[in-house]
Amino acid sequence: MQGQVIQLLSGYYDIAVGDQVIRTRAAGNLRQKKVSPIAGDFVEFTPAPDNGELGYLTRVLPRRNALVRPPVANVDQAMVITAAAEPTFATNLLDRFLVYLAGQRIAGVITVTKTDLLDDTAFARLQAVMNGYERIGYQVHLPRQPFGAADLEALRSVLNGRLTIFTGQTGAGKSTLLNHLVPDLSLATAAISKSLNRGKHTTRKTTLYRAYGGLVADTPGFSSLELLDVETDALRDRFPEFVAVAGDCKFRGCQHLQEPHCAVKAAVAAGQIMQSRYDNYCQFHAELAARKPVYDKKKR
Ligand SMILES: Nc1nc2c(ncn2[C@@H]2O[C@H](COP(=O)(O)OP(=O)(O)OP(=O)(O)O)[C@@H](O)[C@H]2O)c(=O)[nH]1
Ligand SMILES: [Zn+2]
Repeated sequence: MQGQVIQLLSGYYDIAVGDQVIRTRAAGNLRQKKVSPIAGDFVEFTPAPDNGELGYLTRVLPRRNALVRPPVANVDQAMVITAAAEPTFATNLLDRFLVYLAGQRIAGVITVTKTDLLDDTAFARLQAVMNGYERIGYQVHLPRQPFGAADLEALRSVLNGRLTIFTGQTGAGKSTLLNHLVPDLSLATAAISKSLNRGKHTTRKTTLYRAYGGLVADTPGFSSLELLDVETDALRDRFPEFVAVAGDCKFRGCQHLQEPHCAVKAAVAAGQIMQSRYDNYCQFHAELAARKPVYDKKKR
């Protein structure tokens, strides 16, 4: 049988199959292969025999992606929680998150919080910026807070059929939004923490919760330190709107920096590519170039 690991507890693997959750243990040969299943893994398992023993997880299927912190595999999308204010909105940090997600092949769903802190002028300005991200192809949610029922409905429908992580800058409002969207989640998390306190040797890893037809990871994502995890020359591939026009650059391998007849720079000049995206690209490129020796050492 096949299913998806939603929780790891002291050597047990809880596997979701349809509406059921089946507890298994790792088969002996799986341990020899040194494959450690993590939450989100699609796996094969032998169901429990009738004698009350547990079934065995026998094989981890190939992963589409795997995050280290939190340890989750096969993530479909990340809600990139972005504050409209407090902390001040900056495309620089948003673009860093999007660069990271593109590398992991995780769709970014930009979700703006704290819009109640903006006056109408500032809100309209932010809307214009977000229209730009929509044109690139990102899904954007920019509700005028406080949330209306329709806003919550739209956000919840994003979860359907997907494995979603919540990420964003510290203080952006991840926990607040998550609790709002999935009220059961905080309850479930509290219940698990309480039951685990009884067993001393219990280690708790990431748990996935079912919510609105999908799975949600309970731990928020990575730190901004590890967001630029890309080789300098490959950074351009993480800007989809650059890739879309780069075929028209004069030079193959154009980095869209000093090269003449660059289609990306032309698109920026024509207002088709956001100036802020291009500026952030140049800044990230410079940052990566400056730390290149470290990367080279790591590769060898
Ligand atoms: N005005 C306003 N404040 C908000 C909103 N959402 C969250 N906050 C406040 O912003 C602060 C941070 O919110 P959290 O939900 O803890 O943010 P977080 O992203 O989970 O923060 P970390 O746990 O540090 O990663 C809290 O004081 C919240 O009350 C919002 O929509 N409007
Ligand atoms: Zn170019």
